[in-house]
Amino acid sequence: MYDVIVIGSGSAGMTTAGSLNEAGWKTAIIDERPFGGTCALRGCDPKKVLIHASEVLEQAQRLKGLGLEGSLSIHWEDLMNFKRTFVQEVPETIEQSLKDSGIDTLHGRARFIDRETIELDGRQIKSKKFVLATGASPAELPVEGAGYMLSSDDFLELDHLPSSIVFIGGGYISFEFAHLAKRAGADVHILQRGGRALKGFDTELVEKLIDYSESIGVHVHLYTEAAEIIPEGQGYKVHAEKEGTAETFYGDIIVHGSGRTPNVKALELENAGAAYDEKHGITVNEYLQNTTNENIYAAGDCADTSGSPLTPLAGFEAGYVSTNLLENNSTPIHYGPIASATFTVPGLTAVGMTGEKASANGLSIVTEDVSSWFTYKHKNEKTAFVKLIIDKERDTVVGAHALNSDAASFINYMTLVIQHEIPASSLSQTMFAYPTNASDLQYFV
Ligand SMILES: Cc1cc2nc3c(=O)[nH]c(=O)nc-3n(C[C@H](O)[C@H](O)[C@H](O)COP(=O)(O)OP(=O)(O)OC[C@H]3O[C@@H](n4cnc5c(N)ncnc54)[C@H](O)[C@@H]3O)c2cc1C
Ligand SMILES: NC(=O)c1ccc[n+]([C@@H]2O[C@H](COP(=O)([O-])OP(=O)(O)OC[C@H]3O[C@@H](n4cnc5c(N)ncnc54)[C@H](O)[C@@H]3O)[C@@H](O)[C@H]2O)c1
Repeated sequence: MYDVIVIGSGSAGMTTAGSLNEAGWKTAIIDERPFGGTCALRGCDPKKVLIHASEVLEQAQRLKGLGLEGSLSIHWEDLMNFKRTFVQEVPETIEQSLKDSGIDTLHGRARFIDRETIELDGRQIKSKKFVLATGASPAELPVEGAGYMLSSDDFLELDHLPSSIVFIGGGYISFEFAHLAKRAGADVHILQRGGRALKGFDTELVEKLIDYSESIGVHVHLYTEAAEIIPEGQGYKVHAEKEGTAETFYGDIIVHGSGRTPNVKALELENAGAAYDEKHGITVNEYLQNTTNENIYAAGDCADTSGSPLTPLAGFEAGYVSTNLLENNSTPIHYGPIASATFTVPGLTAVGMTGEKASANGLSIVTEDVSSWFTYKHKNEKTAFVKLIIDKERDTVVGAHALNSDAASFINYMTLVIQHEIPASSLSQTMFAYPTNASDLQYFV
């Protein structure tokens, strides 16, 4: 009998397994895929290696004729090989470090048999507590021929870049991959079923990003819902409906970018009497404890929480799970501001209140096209925006949004400003290094 079995070895699972084991609990961790989870093996990290090449390319192209000459291009196969160097040793390294710390590492797909037993490849294993950290997978789409779509996992393993790609869905995955693929030479189309791409980001800046995407040849089709995918020649035809009119797109490959749903079905949670929802995940209370089986806790993408399905959230929630297991539900979860970045080039980032909500609440919104400011102009950056939302009465920044080449670093320190309620007026009295996007802050407050 284990004290705890953790199912899933991604950011959430690794965090809890490590801390519970350290506290002296007899711990096992299970994964049906190589150890490491989505972020390290099939998400954030490998993706960022690829995207960095397109950032460098874009920066160099902007200065062509302004001091730089010659041409650079992305060599897909070499870039993929470089990416593999970041991924290939991860599972073994992680598994070895878990074993070295005394955690049992088990492989296979776990499913519950009863409230305290799981089955793993025909073997029954009992535990006093369970932590579910099973992540998420591409959502099933009600589209005929959906099986022809490649997943983000497949895209990140493409040995050769096809010449045309249709992305279905207009969220993080499609925008990031489409920007990369376009810069690497593919013809790309994004089909987004409603009028709102990249939901969660500031509407005005999303529109600017779409304009910019179109200007580099990334075709963004709003109000376009995929209905059917059928093989055609070497590739596929996508029949879609755009505001009542039929449209057809062709791609050598069709990539799924239409959202992810929690990995819960295979766990057979009904056998454990544990409440869950197929679309939103494992039902938990403020201690991240299942609402109908007190011995089950959940964190990360598989948990039905108000935290977004992002890596920092998986680790953050896992920390609460460990604390609440060790201290008998001592600490209800509290989320601070959550920074989020779409790694397009330029990047689109957000933290805190959106422009729409700020307008509704009558707060002060400062939006600047900063492309003519020295910080961006010296890089010949033509699309650069910053938006700050300030509660003047309380002298606090409550939201920040950016679309530019430095948007991610900007949003990180704005997250600190918001989380720690640093007075907005003090930003103009802070000696930031010049010329940077931080030294520009004095002009916003
Ligand atoms: C392409 C892509 C890019 C992304 N980029 C970013 C980014 O830039 N920044 C960011 O913050 N987030 C990003 N994300 C999201 C981020 O990867 C996830 O939020 C994060 O990895 C979730 O961690 P997790 O521990 O909850 O789950 P995961 O890391 O998904 O781990 C879950 C593990 O559970 C295993 N598992 C599932 N079911 C079972 C079962 N029944 N039995 C045994 N094992 C099981 C799975 O094999 C998996 O290894 C990206 C996601 C994708 C897909
Ligand atoms: N940079 C990052 O942090 C990052 C990057 C990639 C993925 N992720 C994580 O992975 C999750 C999944 O990413 P994603 O891009 O697949 O999802 P998403 O939720 O960001 O976007 C999905 C989009 O697809 C649209 N859609 C759904 N069905 C459709 C259909 N039939 N036809 C056309 N459009 C359709 C939705 O309206 C939505 O705009 C994200 O929610 C995020 O948590 C994060």
